[in-house]
Amino acid sequence: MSVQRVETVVIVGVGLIGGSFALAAKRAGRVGRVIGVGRSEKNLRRALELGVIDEASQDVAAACSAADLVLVATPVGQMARVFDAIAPVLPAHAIVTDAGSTKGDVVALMRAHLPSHLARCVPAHPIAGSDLSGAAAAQYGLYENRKVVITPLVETAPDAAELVAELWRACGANVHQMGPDEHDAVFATVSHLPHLLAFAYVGMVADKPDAVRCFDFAATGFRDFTRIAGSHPEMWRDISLANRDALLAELARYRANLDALTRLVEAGAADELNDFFEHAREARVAWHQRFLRNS
Ligand SMILES: NC(=O)c1ccc[n+]([C@@H]2O[C@H](COP(=O)([O-])OP(=O)(O)OC[C@H]3O[C@@H](n4cnc5c(N)ncnc54)[C@H](O)[C@@H]3O)[C@@H](O)[C@H]2O)c1
Ligand SMILES: O=C(O)C(=O)C[C@]1(C(=O)O)C=C[C@@H](O)C=C1
Repeated sequence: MSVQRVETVVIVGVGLIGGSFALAAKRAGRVGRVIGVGRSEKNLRRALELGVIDEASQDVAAACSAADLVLVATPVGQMARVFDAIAPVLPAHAIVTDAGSTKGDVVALMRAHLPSHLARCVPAHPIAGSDLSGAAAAQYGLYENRKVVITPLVETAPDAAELVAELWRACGANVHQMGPDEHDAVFATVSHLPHLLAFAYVGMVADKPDAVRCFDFAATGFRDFTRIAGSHPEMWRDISLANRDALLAELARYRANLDALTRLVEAGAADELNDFFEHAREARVAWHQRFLRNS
């Protein structure tokens, strides 16, 4: 099924995620003009220079009053105030979607702040990104062969969900549907927990008295384990708060596994240590093969 062109798209938060969507959707010929809304004038100027957006605005309500589709791609902690600001001005037909990394909170915020617009609300999450941020990090191919998870509300009109899905497909992505709770549990395990671990580990190294010496000798293993500790602190603060319960459960599970590993090292249990590493290695190798096949 081919999708119609969306004439006016407003991207609220023109960073890595919103900017990459704008670039890919424009290249696919699926959108007319893109208005970028942001809180940083410098970032909006850069987005204009790079052709990520066609127009810039710092007035979210004014920009959205003429929107056919609004993509909110700010940190999730900003979404309440964005939904609140646009609620009185949204055209009745305008679709509101988002790119937030958590979905239970976004669904609740849509219900609280856009109660008369729920048929046009399509919560979504592209499973692609990086540790870079801002409009300058936006790239055309970010969503090629990546997944996007949509968590429609019961009120979401099928045509609105399908239009958002089609736009993401036009950006190269494969679209999946989940409930918000399942989404948040899965991503607590495979995205949110590893980010917290990377932040905790690098912070621990940085606080050691011999940190400079340690960093001097850190190499590719350190680099591969810690890349994501370079990610945007505000984004990860907001995700940690929004997905608190699922994340606390995963932290507890991880701590128990770390305790088990500690006991094996303390006991000098060579065979058990080997089994422990072999179990994880097999799972990682199998996952990586699947990931490469699908990329
Ligand atoms: N980075 C990733 O890997 C990734 C992947 C998938 C989803 N996400 C989600 O996408 C969203 C955006 O992440 P990103 O990586 O593009 O971040 P980013 O920092 O690159 O971009 C966010 C932009 O939003 C702007 N902004 C913040 N508050 C605003 C407000 N109130 N009004 C207007 N603009 C505002 C910021 O100035 C910034 O330009 C987040 O919700 C994040 O959880 C991120
Ligand atoms: O590649 C990265 O740096 C990412 O952190 C991307 C990543 C992930 O954990 O895989 C981060 C947050 C998201 O919401 C989706 C994708």
